[in-house]
Amino acid sequence: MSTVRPEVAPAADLAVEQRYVGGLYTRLDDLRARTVRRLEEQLALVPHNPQAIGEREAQVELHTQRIVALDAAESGLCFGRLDRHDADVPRYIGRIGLSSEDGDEEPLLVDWRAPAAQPFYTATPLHDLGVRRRRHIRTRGRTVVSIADETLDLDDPDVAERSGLAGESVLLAALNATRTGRMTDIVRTIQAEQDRIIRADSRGVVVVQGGPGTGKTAVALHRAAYLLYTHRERLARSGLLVVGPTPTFLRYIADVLPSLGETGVVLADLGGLRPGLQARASERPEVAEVKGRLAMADVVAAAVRNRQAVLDRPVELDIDGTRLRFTKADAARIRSRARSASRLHNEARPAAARAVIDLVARKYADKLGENVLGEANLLGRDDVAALRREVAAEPAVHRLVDRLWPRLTAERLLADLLASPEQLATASPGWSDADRALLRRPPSSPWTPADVPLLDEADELLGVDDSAQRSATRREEQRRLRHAQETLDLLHGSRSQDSETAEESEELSAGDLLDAESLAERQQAADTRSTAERAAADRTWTYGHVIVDEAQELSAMAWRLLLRRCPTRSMTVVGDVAQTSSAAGASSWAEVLTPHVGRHWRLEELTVNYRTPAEIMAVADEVLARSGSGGTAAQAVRSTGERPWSQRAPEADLAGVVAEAAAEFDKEDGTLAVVVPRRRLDAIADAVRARLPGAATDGDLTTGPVVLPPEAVKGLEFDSVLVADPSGIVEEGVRGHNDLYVALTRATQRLGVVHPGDLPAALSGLEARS
Ligand SMILES: Nc1ncnc2c1ncn2[C@@H]1O[C@H](COP(=O)(O)OP(=O)(O)OP(=O)(O)O)[C@@H](O)[C@H]1O
Repeated sequence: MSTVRPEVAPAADLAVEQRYVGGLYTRLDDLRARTVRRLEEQLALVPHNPQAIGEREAQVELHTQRIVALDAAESGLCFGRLDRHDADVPRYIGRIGLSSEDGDEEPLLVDWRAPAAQPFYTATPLHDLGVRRRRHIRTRGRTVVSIADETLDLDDPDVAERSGLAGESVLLAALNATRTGRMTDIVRTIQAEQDRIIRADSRGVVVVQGGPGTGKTAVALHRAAYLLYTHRERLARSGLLVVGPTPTFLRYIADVLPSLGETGVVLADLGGLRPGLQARASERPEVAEVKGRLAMADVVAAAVRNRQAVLDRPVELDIDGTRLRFTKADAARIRSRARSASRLHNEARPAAARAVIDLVARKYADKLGENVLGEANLLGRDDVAALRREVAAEPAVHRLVDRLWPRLTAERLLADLLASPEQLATASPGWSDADRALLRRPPSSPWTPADVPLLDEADELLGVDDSAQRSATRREEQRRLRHAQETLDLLHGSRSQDSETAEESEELSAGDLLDAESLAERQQAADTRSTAERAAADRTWTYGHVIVDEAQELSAMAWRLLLRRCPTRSMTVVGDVAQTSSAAGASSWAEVLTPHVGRHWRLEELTVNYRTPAEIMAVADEVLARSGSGGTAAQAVRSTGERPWSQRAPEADLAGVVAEAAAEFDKEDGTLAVVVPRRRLDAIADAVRARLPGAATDGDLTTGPVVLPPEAVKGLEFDSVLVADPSGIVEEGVRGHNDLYVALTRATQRLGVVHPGDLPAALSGLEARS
C-alpha cells in the first residue's frame, strides 16, 4: 500500500500549468489591491453619527477579513485540476474561489469547499463522478514545481495497482515531511472518508471515532472551515467554538484555520471556557473524576438551596431599643416567598429582602402597638408604613437579609462549599466520606479545569441580581432620551429662526424624520467587537456549531456545560475511546452521549492511520489489545523500514541513558518528544536539558525537544518519540495502558523506549538494543 509511484506528467504540461497558475496570482493581486483601496476609502471617511460609525466599522471588518483570506490563499493557491468527460475546459481547485473578470461560467478557481470541488476528493475509478483525470499541482511560492496525474479510467492498467488513496504520491510526500511543531492544513490531500465527514450535514451531533493519526483533528478543523463557508451568514452571527484538551494542543492547532482563511473561530480548552478565568491549576485525577460526575449537578444545586434562608437557631434583632425574634419558621416563610419569585438565587434576592422587611415590620408593629387589653393593634396604617420604612433602613435588617439570602457569585459559592466539611456534607447526602474528602480544599485554592463546569452549573442556578444594573440602564436610557430631545429642539429651533424662504422650509430636517426615541437608539454606541470576541467574553453565549476534539476526555459535567453552549445540538465530536486517560472520560460514546442527547447522534469512523508508520503501529496495537479498552486500531498507511527499539537502563542511570538517546534522536531532522511518567518528569527533564540545553517542559513545540508526561502529548505528534519507563506510565495512569498507547502513537518517523525494569510484555515486539 505504501509504494510511492510518481505519476509525473510531461514537462510541457508543467509550462501550461505555470501559465494558468501565474494568471491566478495576477487575479489574486488585483483583487487584493482593490480590497485594500476600498479599505483605505472607508478608513478615510469621517462618520458624523453613531450609525455611520457602526456602518463604517462593519465595512472595515468586511474588507479586513477579505484581505486576511486573500493573504492566506497565497501559499498553495491552486493545487488541483479536474478534467471531465463532458466539459471542454478543465476545472481548477484551490484555497479560495476566483471568478474571471468577464464573468465566465466556469470560475477561474473553485474553492475546495464548494460542491463543484468535491469530486477532487472523492472520485474513484469505480465512481468517477464525471472525472476523467485528476491532477495534483504542487507549487513553491508562485512556481509550479511538480504535477502528478491520476487517470480515473478502469481500462488504465495502472489503476488496478493503486491503493485507493487519492493522490497517493502527493499524500505520502506530505506524510513523510518533517514536522514543525505546528499542525498544517491538509486541503491538498483530504481523503474520501475524511471528505464525507467534513461535508456532513451540520444538523445534529456527529461523532467521529478513529484510532490515532486518522486525521480526526484535521477533519474537525477542515469541517469548521467548510461549515463557515457553507453557512457563512448564520455562523457569522452565532459563532463557532472549537474545544481542545490543553492550551498546548490549542497552540499546536492554532495555525490551521487561519491558513484556510478563517479567523472568526473561538478556540478554548476546558479551563478557558469561563470568560475572565484561566483555570490552569492541576489536581489529582481522582479529584477531577469526582468533580466530573453527573451527581455534582445535584450537589451544586443543594449547595445553592442550603444558602437560602436556612437558620440553625433564632436571631435576636434590636430595632431602636425594641427586641424582636426572628425564628426558623420565619426563615422558612421567607424561603418560600423568595423561591416563588424566581428560580434563580440572585434574582430572587430582592423578593427575599422585601419579605424580610415585611415580616420584621409586622413584628415591630405588633410589639409597639400591643394593646394590653388584648384588643386590636393601636397603630394605624400610616404608622405601620412609617415603621416599615424605619425597618428597611435598619443596618441590622440588612445584615439579616445578607445572612438569609447572600448575594452569591459562582466562585464564592463553590469556594465556600469545597472549603466547608459541613456544607459539603449537607449538599451531598448519600455520598461516601472518601469522595467528600477528595472534594475538600483550602478556601483560596486556585481553580482547576474540572472546576469550570461546576462554576458554570452554579451560574445557571444563581443568575444575577441585576436590579442595580437595570436601574442604571434605565437612568442611562432616560439621559439619552433627554439629550436626543435637546438635539431635536436645537435643530428645530435653528430652522424656525433661519428658514426665511418657503423653499427652505420645505426641506426635511432631522426632526421631521426622527423622534427623540429613535434618535436616542441610534446614539447607542455600536458594539464593534467581532462575533468571536463577543462570544468568548459571554458565558451565556450559544454557538451555532461546537466542535469538540479529544472528546473522550470530557466528564459528564463538562458535557453539560458544552451542551448549554449549543442548544441546537449542531456539534461535531471527535475522539478515540481507546485513548481516554482521565478517569472521568468516556469508555463508550453511547454511555457519554445518551444522557444528554438520547439517541440523536450518529457515528462516523475513520480507519486509516496517516501518522504512525506500520512498524510502530505493530507494537502499539499489541498495547491496545491488552488495554481492554475495546478500541480498534487504524491501518497504517506507510512504513519507514525503521524498527522501533527498546533499551534497558539501570534505575540509577535511567535519566542519563534517556538523555543520551534523546541527543541521538535530536541529530535527526524534525521534532522530538521524550514522554515520561509524571513522577520522573523533573529528574529526566534536568538530565535531558543538561545534554540538550534547548529542551523544554512546557508546551511550545516549535523551539526544540520537549519532555512531557503522557497526558500533555495528547493530540500532538513528533518526528521522533522517546518513551521512558513504560511500566511507570502504565502504573501511574488511571487508564495507564491507554496513556502508553497514546505515547507510542505520537511518532511520525521513529520510536525508542528506555526501560529501567522488565519491559512490559506488550512491548516485546520492539527490537532490543544494548
Ligand atoms: N488526508 C491527509 N493528508 C495529509 N495529511 C493528513 C491527512 N490526514 C491526516 N493527515 C496528517 O496525519 C497526522 C494525524 O492527524 P490528526 O492529528 O488529525 O489525527 P488524530 O486522529 O486527531 O490523531 P490522535 O487521535 O492521535 O490525536 C497529521 O499530521 C495530519 O496532518
